[in-house]
Amino acid sequence: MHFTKMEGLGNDYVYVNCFEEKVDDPQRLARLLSDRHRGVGSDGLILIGPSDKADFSMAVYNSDGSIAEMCGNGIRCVCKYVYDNHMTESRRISVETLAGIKYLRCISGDRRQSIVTVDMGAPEIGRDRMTVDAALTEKMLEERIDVSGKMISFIRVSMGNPHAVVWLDGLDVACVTDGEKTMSIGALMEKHDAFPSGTNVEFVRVIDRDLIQIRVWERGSGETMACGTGACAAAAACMAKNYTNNVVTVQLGGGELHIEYDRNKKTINMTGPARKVFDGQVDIFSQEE
Ligand SMILES: N[C@H](CCC[C@H](N)C(=O)O)C(=O)O
Repeated sequence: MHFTKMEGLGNDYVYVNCFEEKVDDPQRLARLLSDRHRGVGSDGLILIGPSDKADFSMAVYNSDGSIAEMCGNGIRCVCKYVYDNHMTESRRISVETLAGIKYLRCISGDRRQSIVTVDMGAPEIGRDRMTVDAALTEKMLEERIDVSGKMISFIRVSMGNPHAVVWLDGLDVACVTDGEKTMSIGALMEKHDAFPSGTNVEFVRVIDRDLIQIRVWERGSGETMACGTGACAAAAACMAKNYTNNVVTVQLGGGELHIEYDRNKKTINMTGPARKVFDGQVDIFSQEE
């Protein structure tokens, strides 16, 4: 089976073109190929396929094989992939995902790296799934849960996939790194019963009204160098708390994303890089768990 390794800010996935390949058990394949010692090594697997509602479809599997509704860094790489492989002549494409149809634009690029803007849709904030503007007037946005004896305050945000946004200033950073296992709070929150479908966890430090820094513990993949939906969720939560303006730079371990909230459409636009690493092929029948 042919695949392409791509990454967005170090959030790396194995991409398979399902116009040409057939993948019978994508959840098992994701686990096999994501293994950084016995497989290709990635944060997960992304299948590019046809759609009768959009130009293409994208299916996202975390490194543990679980299904993700959406992937921000991944969908930018899908845009690069289909453009570079002449599967479209347009720099504007639509992609069907489990979080709805997303609209993308390839702004610039060359064989190695492209810059892509994505309309990530409307963030839903808090238990009542409010828009950013409605959340601004809500006094009780935060929720508090007991995480192994520590009371953690967070804001729930959906970008089609679930996120819990935690401000580091209110948190002893030491409990984010617990001995050998970094992001232990993230690992514990990921499967906390406050989140029926699990959750991605963003730890946020607000630098000023134009800049935030985040670390992300991803549902199904653990700590990653970047998370596009996580950056959007963290930015939306900061905007809802009026900690930042509607245009903000999000600094992640792997680099920066430019996030803009469109007040009229009530949607979030994310702009960032997408890079091809290499093409490869793997004999999937010789792989075993
Ligand atoms: N890395 C992805 C997010 C994957 C989300 C996945 N971990 C889940 O929701 O289960 C991104 O750039 O948005």
